[in-house]
Amino acid sequence: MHESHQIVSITPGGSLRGETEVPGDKSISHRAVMFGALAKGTTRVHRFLPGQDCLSTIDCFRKLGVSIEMPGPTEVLVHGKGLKGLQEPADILDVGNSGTTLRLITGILSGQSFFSVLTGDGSIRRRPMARVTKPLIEMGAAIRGREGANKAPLAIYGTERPLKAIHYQSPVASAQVKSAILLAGLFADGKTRVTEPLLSRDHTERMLSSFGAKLNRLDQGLTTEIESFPSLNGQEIEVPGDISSAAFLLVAASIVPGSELTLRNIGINPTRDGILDVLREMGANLHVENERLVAGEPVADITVQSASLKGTTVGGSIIPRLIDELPIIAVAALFAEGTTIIKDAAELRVKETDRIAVLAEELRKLGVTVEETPDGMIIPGNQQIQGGTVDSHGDHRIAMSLAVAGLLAADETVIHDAASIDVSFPGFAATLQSLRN
Ligand SMILES: O=C(O)C1=C[C@@H](OP(=O)(O)O)[C@@H](O)[C@H](O)C1
Ligand SMILES: C=C(OP(=O)(O)O)C(=O)O
Repeated sequence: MHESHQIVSITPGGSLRGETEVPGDKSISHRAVMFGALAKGTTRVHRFLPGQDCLSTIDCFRKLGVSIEMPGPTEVLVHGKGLKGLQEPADILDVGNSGTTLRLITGILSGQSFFSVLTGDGSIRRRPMARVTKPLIEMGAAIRGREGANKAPLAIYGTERPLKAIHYQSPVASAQVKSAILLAGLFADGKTRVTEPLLSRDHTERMLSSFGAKLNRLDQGLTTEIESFPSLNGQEIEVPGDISSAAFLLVAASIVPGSELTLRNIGINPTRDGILDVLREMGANLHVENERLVAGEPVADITVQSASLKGTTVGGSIIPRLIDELPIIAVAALFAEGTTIIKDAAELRVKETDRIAVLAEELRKLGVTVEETPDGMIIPGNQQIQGGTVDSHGDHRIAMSLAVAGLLAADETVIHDAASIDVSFPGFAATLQSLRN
């Protein structure tokens, strides 16, 4: 295997054995910087994910006047400015490839008195933003953008008055939407509420509470209420390993015969661990041990041994619990006995790429059959991958999914545009290589 800036090539053969950690959780790393910036005092973040997306968050908050140090590659010190301490940026804020940065920061900036402009890369400028700008405008934010504030660049005019507290019924189960509204709610004139149709990841709720925000979670967590203008205080945050990154190794070890891997310190927040349920349902050999709570997030060590998998159906309320893992689940399905159906996952079409179309297109180039549906895929099992040349379309999760598929190909698999892997899992190719025998 060889990793250059743009190309990863995978030579099939061997098994995966050993023990490793994976980089820190992306969702939690973003939030640690954002909430640290809004708190009084210093927030220390350990095992921060130094991936491109989280570095974009740091860059944006530095431009908003926050001093952020990185004393080590995964150690971050955020010198918070307090709820009212952000400053008007002298330039456009560039979120790069990060939807989480753009949507959450739009919530925060809606409550400021100054002007700001947000943009990002080509992929970000195609992603739908009305899902956050519409409710934020309802709260009194002045936001303009392309296609009626649905596409970045977005300009946020700022307001001297507090925002209007609303109860927003979100049509989509999205932690980014929920978080943007809760963050705007910090700057509102009363209690802001968000209700979502299905439970999405709850890192914002957990971490904001630990900073001192007053949150109430109702209807089994589907509704969250936040009080405005709390006093937030800097925290010490230990970021768990990202289960979305671990997922690539869990699937790789499950499908490559003779493998056994132990992944230490992985976040298993119940709003994120749908991949474990699906792999178990498919017959994977997983052991979750040493469960503990670290900085308000459940963490464990996971051991996986290869197993013969069987096809399954993935849909309904589990989808938000594994939304970013669906591409790698589709790869696992190729090697399972029987057909796998992924449904209720139309959200995949508005991620970094249209992950349904792109994955189906690229997997076909490797010689397999995958049927696209409007909201998912139908994947026949027991397929033989040929190998060949594929393209990630600049999407980190597609790049890593194709790399894992290549482990069981007949020939070499070459993945172009693979630098995107650094968005969420810097060192992925080296980690995979170090585990191969
Ligand atoms: O809040 C977050 O940190 C994220 C939420 C999810 O997006 P949606 O909120 O759009 O579902 C997920 O796909 C993304 O990788 C990270
Ligand atoms: C969808 C993702 O991230 P974001 O929305 O933050 O770009 C992802 O990491 O798979």
